[in-house]
Amino acid sequence: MYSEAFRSLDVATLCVVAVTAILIGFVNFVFFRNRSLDGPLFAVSPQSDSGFRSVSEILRYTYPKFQNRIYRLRQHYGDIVVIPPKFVDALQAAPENLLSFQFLARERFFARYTYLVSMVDHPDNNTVIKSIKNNLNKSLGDVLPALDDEIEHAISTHVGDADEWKAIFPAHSLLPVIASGSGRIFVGEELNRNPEFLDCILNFTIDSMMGGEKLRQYPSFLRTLAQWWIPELQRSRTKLRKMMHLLGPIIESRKGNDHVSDMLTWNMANSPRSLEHNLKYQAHNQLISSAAAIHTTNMQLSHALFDLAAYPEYLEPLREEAKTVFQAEPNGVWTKNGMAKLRKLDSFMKESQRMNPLGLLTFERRVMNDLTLPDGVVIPKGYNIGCPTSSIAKDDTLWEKPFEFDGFRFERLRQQPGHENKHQFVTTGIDSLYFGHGKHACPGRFLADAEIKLILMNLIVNYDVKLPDGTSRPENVEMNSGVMADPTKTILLKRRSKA
Ligand code: HEM
Repeated sequence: MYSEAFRSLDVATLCVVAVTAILIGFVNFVFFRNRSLDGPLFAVSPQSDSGFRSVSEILRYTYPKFQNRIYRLRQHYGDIVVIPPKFVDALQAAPENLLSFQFLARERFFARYTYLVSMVDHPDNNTVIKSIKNNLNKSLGDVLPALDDEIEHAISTHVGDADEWKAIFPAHSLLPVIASGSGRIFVGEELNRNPEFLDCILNFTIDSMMGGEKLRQYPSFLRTLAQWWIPELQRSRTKLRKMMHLLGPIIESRKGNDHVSDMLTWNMANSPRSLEHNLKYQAHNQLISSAAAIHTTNMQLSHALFDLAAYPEYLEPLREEAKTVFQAEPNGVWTKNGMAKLRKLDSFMKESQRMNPLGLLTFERRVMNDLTLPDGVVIPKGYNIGCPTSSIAKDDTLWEKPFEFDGFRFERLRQQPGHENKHQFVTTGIDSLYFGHGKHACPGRFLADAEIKLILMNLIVNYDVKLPDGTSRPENVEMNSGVMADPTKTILLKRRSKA
């Protein structure tokens, strides 16, 4: 039918239609997609001698100058409109049709091809977030003993004996420990101890992220095709199939039987009804949870371990605190109340995060409709915004001696009347954007907090920790706006004799 209609049109008419279509596309692109925005543009240009070589260099330069106005920062993922921190409170509860975290994440990580963000574009599609907020976070106290048990098992498997000083790479050696802890919460003990499951939750993220970076090199119209020949993306598809295979029998056995407390059960209960038993959807939920949970937590833990080894004077007070608080635990297992008393450890972790935030920029969102900032400036639809987290962390109007590592800084701040519950590792605010802030603030930070504390305590109580002789705290490795603990550097551990 369509070909007959086309045959009846003459060539001249077709040309007019084609030119008009191209013009509409052009007008759309120029006037709607990238409507201009006042404000200077700073770009990373590593090749130029006079330019900025990194995002952090730009932020160091711009932060003092742009306390009250926006600017654009051009980096690997495209342009970000950097907003002053003072606007964050006004924007933190903005609805999804104005500022979208999901949209930005889907686009940045090519979610259609990498499966890194939820595949189902459905208003009810926040299954994983619901499970974390409504189930996991409320039952964290109940799952602590299992988490502790899994972490102890994983540390003895992956760190093992160290009767003499033993070198470990924080960024690698503890990754399976974090993965095992998270996996225990995701699917329970049996499947979590299956090496194929561990392989899926650990390596899906790496394959998908690396595959996404390869995909970025292709023009957008070729990506649908290119996904099929990029080996990393083939591997992430295989992992999705493997996860389906592993979960199949468990989902079958849980139909109508929801007494097991883990993410799988919660995800099934929180799914749109039509997807409750959909194997692909549930397998994918496991993979996106692990993508959000494992490498982030591992990286923050790695930073803390480098700090622990670099500042060994903190070991003894932290050891003392862990022992004293644990001795007061009623049944010899960690409780939520007990964990909340670890104020020195909490402070040490927060200081390590302040010195080494995983993201130079966070609170990143896509502007879905023209956004009017509190100062009246309008950011047109289609731009991305973000906040300079790492600069806020070193702002000397907020923090005393901000470039010095002061492990008990936040413990002291919490001693001020009225501040007892502030300044915690999990606290977010405009002076603490490491987990974002507001509506999309990381819901998994309470699990990350518990995992890092349990692992650090295990290591602090059972091992001595130091840097290799003659070395100092390794410099961080910056990749675009991410801050990694150097994966090529080690710390040394030695098992302490049992007192
Ligand atoms: C130290 C470890 C972690 C760090 C530094 C971290 C950081 C972040 C950040 C910066 C965001 C964006 C928040 C915003 O822009 O307002 C985020 C979102 C998120 N995180 Fe985490 N995260 C960590 C661990 C985890 C864990 C363990 C889980 C899962 C159990 C998790 C699940 C999520 C999810 C589901 C979101 C999306 C929230 C939404 O769309 O509303 N994260 N995280």
